Amino acid sequence: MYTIEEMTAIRRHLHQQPELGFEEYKTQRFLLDKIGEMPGDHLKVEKWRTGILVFVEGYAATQTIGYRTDMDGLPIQEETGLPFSSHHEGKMHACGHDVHMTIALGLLNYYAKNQPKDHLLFVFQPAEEGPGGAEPMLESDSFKTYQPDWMFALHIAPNEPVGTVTTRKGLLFANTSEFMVHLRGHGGHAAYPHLANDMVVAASHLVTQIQSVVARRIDPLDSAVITIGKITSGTKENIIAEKADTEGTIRTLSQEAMDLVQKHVRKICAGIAASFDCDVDVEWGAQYKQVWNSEKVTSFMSFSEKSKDVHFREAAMAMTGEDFGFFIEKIPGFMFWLGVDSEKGLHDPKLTPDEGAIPIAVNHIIQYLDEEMK
Ligand SMILES: CC(=O)N[C@@H](CCC[C@H](N)C(=O)O)C(=O)O
Repeated sequence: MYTIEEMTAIRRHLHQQPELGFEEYKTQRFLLDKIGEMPGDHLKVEKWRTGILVFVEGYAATQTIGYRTDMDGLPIQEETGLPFSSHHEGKMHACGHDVHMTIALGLLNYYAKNQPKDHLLFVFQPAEEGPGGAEPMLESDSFKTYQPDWMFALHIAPNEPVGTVTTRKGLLFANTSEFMVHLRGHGGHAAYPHLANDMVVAASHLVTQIQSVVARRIDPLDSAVITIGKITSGTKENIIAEKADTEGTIRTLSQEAMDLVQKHVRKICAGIAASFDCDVDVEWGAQYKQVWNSEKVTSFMSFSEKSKDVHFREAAMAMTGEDFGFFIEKIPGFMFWLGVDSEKGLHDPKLTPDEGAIPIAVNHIIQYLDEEMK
């Protein structure tokens, strides 16, 4: 078992070198080096793009259990002021994947030294934040070779105290759909708006109108979110912008609601094109399947409820997305939240997860797997 100091050093090293989806080269190298230091007698290690699969052979296996961590960081400039802040300008592990990877390495290190009864598959998956590594990984021959019988994963919960574990049966995380809208008019002089076609004004109307979809098209007893996270337009205060590009994400609790929201986004874009006499093109990006915890979660919930080492609470549904949903659409499994007690939340430049959660998670998962492998 890694010591707390070793796990802290691993987490801090990973924290300093965040990489975006499918660019996790240094991360992969570091993880492979760490895995290379472990006894390798019952391990099979395989690279998949910028990810890694590690099969741990059980000594009397009747099942294969999968454990997945994500690997990528986000395009955020860190503002924590921590001495081990990101070395990569404009990139940060602001969603806790550094903590997730450390926990996975801690578990793998334990099972490399203590051969498990059943087979284990450690899935180090790239590109969770986008464009999505889970779906192509699941379809890969490498993954199919070791196909687990069931799988699980965790996500840090900044709003929960350290030592807390939460999850629920059924829907845990939402369906997601990235969308990009490209508006094209024509530019001109700020003093002659009637001779130009201003895409800053068109994009502003688009953003405002899109908010009405949730307010006026979704059953108030259902739920949906549309967030436009990025708008790019214009060059200078006195030049009318000829183009605007927006990037957003839709979150819903069902595929039906997603289809409905997408239909109305398309209609609003067509309306903007007509009323502003411009070209409006909608491009759909990554679409993640909801995270639907299978019956398998019940054994984890009852184990956690009885545990003296963690405090278990039933989770509420969340509008976060997770491409782990692709895995557990095909393979029974579940996700759970791990309390890390950070004043600032996920995707915040000041997120500071408490590292004390790392050994708690490693110990809890080992104890749970011991039960499941009896
Ligand atoms: C846990 C978490 O924060 N996940 C991300 C997943 C992103 C999905 C995709 N890039 C999108 O924006 O729709 C999240 O933002 O919830």
